[in-house]
Amino acid sequence: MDKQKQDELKKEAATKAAMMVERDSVLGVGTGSTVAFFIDALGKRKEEENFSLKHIVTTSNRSKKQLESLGFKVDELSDIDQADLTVDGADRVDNELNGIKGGGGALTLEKNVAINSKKIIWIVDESKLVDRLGDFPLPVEVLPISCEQNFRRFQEEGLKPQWRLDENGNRYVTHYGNYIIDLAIDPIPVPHALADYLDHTVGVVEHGLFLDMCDEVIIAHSNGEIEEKKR
Ligand SMILES: O=C[C@H](O)[C@H](O)[C@H](O)COP(=O)(O)O
Repeated sequence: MDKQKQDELKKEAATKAAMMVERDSVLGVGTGSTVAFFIDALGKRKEEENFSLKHIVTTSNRSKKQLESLGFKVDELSDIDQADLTVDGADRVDNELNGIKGGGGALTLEKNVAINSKKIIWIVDESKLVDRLGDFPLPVEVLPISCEQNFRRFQEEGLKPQWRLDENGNRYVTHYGNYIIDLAIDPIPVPHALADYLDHTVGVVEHGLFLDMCDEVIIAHSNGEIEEKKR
């Protein structure tokens, strides 16, 4: 699929999700190119329907800036108890609505907002769908203090680690000053077992396996269908 077509599909899924946001609710907003279309669509609703929200929390400075440029006030996660709904993108989604996220490096804040949301909707184009998770490097955010040890252990475990680099070839630094190690495992044999291993690895801040969290995925297909897949 070419980029232009993929962007059209992302926009369709994003626009559909924007119409599902309830007025005066507490909204969590994710990160990424699909979410950027979602924020645009929210801005349109604000302009055309005088649409307002009680609180908005978001998962990156990129999304925050875009929301603020459209006149939305953005709160911190600590200012709210729970979001009524969080809308986010995903890098890969399987048939059970489990996913890989963090391609844009925002996984830690994304998981924290997700876990504090009553409902989670992901917006994707059909290219993100997979039968088994994999086909996309799994991001693992690690503390700089023990990142070399983490990297070597991942190598020994056969998890095929690679440092994520920025555009200058330096190690990519996250919002929280950490590094990202991408694990090139494809497919991931047992995602829950890997998530459990990473959850219990000292030095790992967060990882991009988002399992049993998402309630609904809005999928834009290239045949024009907008599918709503629910857990
Ligand atoms: O860290 C980034 C997020 O997990 C994104 O939601 C994910 O990478 C999907 O991004 P995009 O919509 O640009 O494909």
